[in-house]
Amino acid sequence: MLELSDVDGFYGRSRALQSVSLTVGEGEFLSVLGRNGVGKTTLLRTILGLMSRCTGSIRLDGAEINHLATHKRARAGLGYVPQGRGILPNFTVRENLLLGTFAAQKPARSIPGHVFDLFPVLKDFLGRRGGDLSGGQQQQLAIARALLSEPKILLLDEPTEGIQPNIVEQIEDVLIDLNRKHGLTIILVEQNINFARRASDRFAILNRGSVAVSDGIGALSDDLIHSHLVV
Ligand SMILES: Nc1ncnc2c1ncn2[C@@H]1O[C@H](COP(=O)(O)OP(=O)(O)OP(=O)(O)O)[C@@H](O)[C@H]1O
Repeated sequence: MLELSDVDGFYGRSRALQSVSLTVGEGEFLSVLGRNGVGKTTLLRTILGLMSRCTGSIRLDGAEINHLATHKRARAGLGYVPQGRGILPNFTVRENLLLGTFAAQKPARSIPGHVFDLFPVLKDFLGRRGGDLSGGQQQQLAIARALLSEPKILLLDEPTEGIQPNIVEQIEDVLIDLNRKHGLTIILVEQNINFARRASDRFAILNRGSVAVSDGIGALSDDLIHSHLVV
């Protein structure tokens, strides 16, 4: 479904992603792991077309998308939940959600109700400013907003970072359900190894901008964790 071949991503002249080749199949859950600064966020930004330059090939359902602008990649089916959530603090929850629908192939005039089944709290807070929600509620809003673009693949950057444990569990359960019950393909950047193990089919460990190891999640051994992930 998504195929990266020999992809390099640049910040100006600095090559932050080097010769990355990765495949994510339809309905798969891939966790991207690695220490701070190894290029996990850069990988997601590269897939989304948010880098100043990117070489190599990125194919979505067989079609090359590496020449496409970010908004066209969103229309083609890539949904993004960025690190830090990217909520517009002065917009209401309703307005933040409506923004997500603009990226869908057929923009909705109202907010489809299924997101409130996943995150009921958002329904109660529709008129509240996004910036007045708790961190966990903002993360739920960011995921709901991305889902309203009707993505084929959801890319999430550390969605459980800095969130209180009971909401972390809810978010993890929703993502696992979206993948297993609804067949949504997910690429997750995560430091939380337990969540990655519980949710993923496969993992890729990055090191200095390259893929160091990529395998089925059952192969994520304690040795690998110690040599590539533990600080
Ligand atoms: N806007 C930028 N301009 C220049 N270099 C950048 C920029 N953003 C990140 N980098 C560099 O690119 C490399 C990869 O950074 P990236 O944020 O992708 O790592 P990461 O694995 O997501 O880290 P973290 O776990 O801390 O979020 C780092 O060396 C970083 O300093």
